[in-house]
Amino acid sequence: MSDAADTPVLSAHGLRKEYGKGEGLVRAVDGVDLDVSAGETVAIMGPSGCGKSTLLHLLGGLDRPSGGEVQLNGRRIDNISEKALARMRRTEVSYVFQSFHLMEELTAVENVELSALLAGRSPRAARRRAEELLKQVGLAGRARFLPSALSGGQRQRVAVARALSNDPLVVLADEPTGNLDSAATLDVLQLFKDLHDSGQTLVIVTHDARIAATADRKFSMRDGVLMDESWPTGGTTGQLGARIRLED
Ligand SMILES: Nc1ncnc2c1ncn2[C@@H]1O[C@H](COP(=O)(O)OP(=O)(O)OP(=O)(O)O)[C@@H](O)[C@H]1O
Repeated sequence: MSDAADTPVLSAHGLRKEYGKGEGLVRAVDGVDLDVSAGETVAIMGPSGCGKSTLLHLLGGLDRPSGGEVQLNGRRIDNISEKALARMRRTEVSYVFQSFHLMEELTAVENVELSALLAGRSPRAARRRAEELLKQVGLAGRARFLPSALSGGQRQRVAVARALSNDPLVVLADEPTGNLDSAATLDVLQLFKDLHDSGQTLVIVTHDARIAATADRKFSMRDGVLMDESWPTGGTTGQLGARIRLED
C-alpha cells in the first residue's frame, strides 16, 4: 500500500483538554490516541461528562487542545491559524449536532446550499448539489420547507444533507439521535448505515447502542480516557492506538 493509503484520515496523539486549574482542574480529554481510517465508522460511547463532546470538538477543530496533536489527512490542525482552521471547517470536515443547528429563516434546500457555497461551489452547482442531497436523505418533497415546518427526524436529515454538501473527509456526529423519538431515530440510523456503506468516514458520539452497532470500531470513554472495546480482537493495536488506563 502507498503511504497515502496508510495515512489515517483523522488521528489524535496524546490529545488533552483541561479546564480550570488547581482544585477545579477538569481533565476533559486526558491523553487520547486515535487513528480513523478512510471509510471507517467509529462510535464513541460513555457516561455524561466523560469528555465525548470535547473530544469531538478537538478532532474537528472547533476547539484547541491543551496538549497533543490532531491530524487531518496527515496535516496538523491543532496548531494552524484561525483562518486556516475556518477554511478547514468549511471544506474538509462536517458536523451533525444533537440539536440540528439549522438556520431557522432558511428553507431546507437553502440550509444545505449555504454550506455548499461556503465550501466554494458556484451558486448553480451548490443548488444542484443541495437538491441531490435532499433527495438522497428522502426529503426532495420538503426542500422549500422552513425547519419549523419539519419534524425532528426531518430536520436531522437536512442537517446530514448539509454535512455532506462539502464532500467532507470526515463527518463528526455528536449524539445525532439524542433529540429524536424512536421512529425518527430509526430513520437517522438508516441514514448513517447508508453513509457508512457509501464509504463516508464517520465518527459518531452516541448513547444509542443501535447506532454504535453500525460502527466498525466502538470506543468507550471514561474520565477523558478512550478505551477500544474491540481490543484485542478487532484491528491491530498499532492502528487502534487506544490507551487503557488502569484504575488506581
Ligand atoms: N467550557 C468548559 N469549561 C469548563 N468545563 C468544561 C467545559 N466544557 C466541558 N467541560 C467539562 O469537561 C467534562 C467533559 O464534558 P463533555 O461535554 O465533553 O462531556 P460529554 O461526555 O460529551 O457529556 P454529555 O454526554 O453529557 O454530553 C465535563 O466535566 C464538563 O463539565
